[in-house]
Amino acid sequence: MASTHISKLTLTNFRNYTALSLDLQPGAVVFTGDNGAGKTNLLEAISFLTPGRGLRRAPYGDVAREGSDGGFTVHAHVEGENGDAEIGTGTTGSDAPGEAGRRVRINGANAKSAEDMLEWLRVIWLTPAMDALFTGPAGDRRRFLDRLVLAIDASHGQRALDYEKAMRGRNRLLAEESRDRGWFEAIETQMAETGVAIAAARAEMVRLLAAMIEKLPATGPFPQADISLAGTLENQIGLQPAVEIEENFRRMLAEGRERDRAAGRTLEGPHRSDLIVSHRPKAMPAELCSTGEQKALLVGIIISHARLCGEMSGTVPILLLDEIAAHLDAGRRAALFAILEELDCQAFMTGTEAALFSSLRGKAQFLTVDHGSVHPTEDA
Ligand SMILES: Nc1ncnc2c1ncn2[C@@H]1O[C@H](COP(=O)(O)OP(=O)(O)OP(=O)(O)O)[C@@H](O)[C@H]1O
Repeated sequence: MASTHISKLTLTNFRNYTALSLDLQPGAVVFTGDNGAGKTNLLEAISFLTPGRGLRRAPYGDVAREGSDGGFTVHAHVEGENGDAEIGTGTTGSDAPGEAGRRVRINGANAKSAEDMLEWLRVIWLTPAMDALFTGPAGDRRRFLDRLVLAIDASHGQRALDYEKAMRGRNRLLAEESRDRGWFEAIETQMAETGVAIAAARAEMVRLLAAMIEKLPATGPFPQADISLAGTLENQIGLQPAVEIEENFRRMLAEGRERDRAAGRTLEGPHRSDLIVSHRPKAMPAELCSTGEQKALLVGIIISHARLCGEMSGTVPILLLDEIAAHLDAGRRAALFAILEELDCQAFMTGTEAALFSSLRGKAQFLTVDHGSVHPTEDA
């Protein structure tokens, strides 16, 4: 399997970096440094090389360096199967906040949309904030699943935007106490079409991922996880033809108008779906597992997803693993590093102590992060 890597990363006015230029190697790259040094900021910068709001989902105004004019840039030289590419993204101080305010340039030309970056590289991340993925709100798990889909299917982002736009239109009609059947029907037909497409893409991802997870050992550091989807639409996918499901969803929306009007929003649909994960060897829902076990389940899912991406697109994605060593014992860390080596992808990892990554000595690029500057780690 081929892999893509970033060979140069250049930042201006990004978080605590005024100007930074880093030469990077393929394979494992380990950033170490004190708390608050700027390690996660580097991963966040790389996460902007894929559509969306990055791994913190922060407003762009927060990302631009404090004291700058409000704009920032992230630039990468990418080397991969399709050749080399120059990818740049950022905002100017005058841009409106939000996704629309981010510009993307590929090989010197303005990209039509941020999704054009997916032609050159795919980036997947795991952050400490995701430690609460199984115990937190369903929306976080839904977004996680959507990111997994997006890494393989670039059109998923547009589907989600189209659905949300239609749903906002319906919610507006509900709020205005509108009884205009024509308007409702037009919007609900659109919601049914895009909603079923979203649910089908998620259900397909779950199916493919579950098959890939099946290849993980039943016991050991990263055990198989049972993954299933509970959701109004997803559960029907595979049981019924898509046109029937669309028709059912459309009818459900029409019949639910009064109820939704009282609630002030659309109560059912793919925007309410959840991803259910359980620990198969323990026969236990993921949320009841220990912190370290939950982390191992997540890592198992991410590794399987990276393999899946590799098999489907021919290229393994770039992985961002923030504070990955924090909850993993020495056995799990060694197993993870061995799997990353076998996957042969560029994997950026962070931690406060280089010692946590000692089994990568001589194999990984070790860089020390020091409050706005980065240099090779001396004794690595
Ligand atoms: N817009 C900004 N402008 C300047 N500095 C910023 C901005 N946003 C965040 N910072 C600074 O970046 C630093 C945090 O960096 P980061 O989260 O990357 O730390 P870290 O090395 O991952 O730390 P930890 O080990 O604690 O997770 C903080 O000192 C914070 O004040």
